[in-house]
Amino acid sequence: MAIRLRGASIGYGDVPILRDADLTVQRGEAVAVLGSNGSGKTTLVRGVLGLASVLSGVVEVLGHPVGHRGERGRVGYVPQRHTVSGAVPATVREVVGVGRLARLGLFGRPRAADRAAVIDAVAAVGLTDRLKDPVAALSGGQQRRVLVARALAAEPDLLIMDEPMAGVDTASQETLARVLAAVSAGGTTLVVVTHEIGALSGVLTRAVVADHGSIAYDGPLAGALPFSTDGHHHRDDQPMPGGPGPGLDQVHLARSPHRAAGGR
Ligand SMILES: Nc1ncnc2c1ncn2[C@@H]1O[C@H](COP(=O)(O)OP(=O)(O)OP(=O)(O)O)[C@@H](O)[C@H]1O
Repeated sequence: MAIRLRGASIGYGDVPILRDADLTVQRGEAVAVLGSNGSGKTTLVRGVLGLASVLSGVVEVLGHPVGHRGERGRVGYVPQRHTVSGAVPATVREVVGVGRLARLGLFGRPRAADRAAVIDAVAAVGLTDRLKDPVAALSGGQQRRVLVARALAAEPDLLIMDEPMAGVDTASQETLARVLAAVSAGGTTLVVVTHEIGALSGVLTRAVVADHGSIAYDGPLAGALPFSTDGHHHRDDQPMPGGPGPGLDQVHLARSPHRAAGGR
């Protein structure tokens, strides 16, 4: 099992953001995490990564309680919004090489296989010709691809990405979608927080929709698509129309024109 949440509340300090969540992701699945701004998507994945506090319940990753040493180097993460800092003059190869370090352990020295993994990861995101360039010289979309390559270089069993397509041009989105399809076909579990399912619709098969700190939908991606593709996000302070409840009809992430009338 890649991820298991049982009655998990995850938050910051002692304030829960995601409350009493149950979720199981099997190895090899490719899951989209959807939901409006502030619904708790990032908090969910940060809890799985050990970056937000598990306040109650159980969070297990790759068969271990979150934070266990056994996960080290086996979980890759592409964080939200970040591009690579321009403050440190590092080349594409160096930044991606850092991703491989997680795999080596503290005192491991890179071997030929490690160097090859770095080269392969850069090739996968289509940046071989930029290998020796400073990342600061790349476009925002290319820098996102560098961060994806950094995560891929560790050959993770579980790859978690937060808005990998944000600020990425169409050509780079298609490249990324092909990369993720190949990674998924290789057996890596994918969890992708996204507002833009577009290019990833052929890759991700299951959707988990967060809403006001709960998981409001968990099922086939197609069932959740009307709620994610129109770019409409409700404000946090709006009341729940139709009252509380887990039904998909009550997931008011979007008053979407695409939404099938009466569809459930
Ligand atoms: N480090 C933090 N400390 C305290 N509260 C936080 C922190 N990060 C997020 N929150 C709060 O948690 C709530 C959910 O945020 P989260 O980032 O999980 O939402 P999201 O669904 O990923 O939204 P978005 O689509 O805008 O990224 C928000 O109300 C936010 O203010």
